[in-house]
Amino acid sequence: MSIIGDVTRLIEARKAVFPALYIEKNIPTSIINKMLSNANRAPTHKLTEPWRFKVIRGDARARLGNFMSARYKKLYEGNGFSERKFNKLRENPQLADTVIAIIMQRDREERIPEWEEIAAVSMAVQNMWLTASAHGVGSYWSSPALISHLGDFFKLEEGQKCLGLFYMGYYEEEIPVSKRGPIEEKVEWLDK
Ligand SMILES: Cc1cc2nc3c(=O)[nH]c(=O)nc-3n(C[C@H](O)[C@H](O)[C@H](O)COP(=O)(O)O)c2cc1C
Repeated sequence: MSIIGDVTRLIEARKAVFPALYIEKNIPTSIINKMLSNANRAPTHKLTEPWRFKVIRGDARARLGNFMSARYKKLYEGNGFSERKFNKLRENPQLADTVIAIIMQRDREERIPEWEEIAAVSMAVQNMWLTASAHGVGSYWSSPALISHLGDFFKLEEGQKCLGLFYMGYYEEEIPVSKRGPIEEKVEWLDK
């Protein structure tokens, strides 16, 4: 298989796999490290390398779930609180083998707009996602409404923003890839 064939196959096979489908099986640290080092190869304007990650494993998963559910309760009790959502926030981190917090570090001198830093972090996440997929590890990017509160849990530094949680776990079920509309409807070629 040519490299382009491999890359296309990898991109086409990538999919979101949710925590409810994860099985109890440890992801080797070597795979997590490969995901992180591939994330680190993402393109970055002015080489600001704005991606930061917190790897949450073991008991830290329960601490994260307890934090998110407690904060959710505090914010929404008597104001649209859902028991189902509360339980999901509490349980999801523990259904995962590993959760990686996706964090953007704004360039200290703000030499480029924030959207470019977010774009670079997103490209780093795609590298992680493809790497996980290549190893048969299920994963997905979660961006709960609580995201702006996660800074309190992670003790974020000046200029850092949490952009979501990357959940990971092995899975056994066959999961079809999701559909996309035709690319032709999204592209205009200008050649005159
Ligand atoms: C920036 C970003 C944030 C996302 N946040 C969520 C989320 O909060 N909840 C969720 O169910 N999926 C989330 N997703 C995953 C999408 O639901 C998923 O990618 C989409 O359904 C397409 O499926 P696929 O990735 O399997 O092709 C997010 C994806 C991206 C890129």
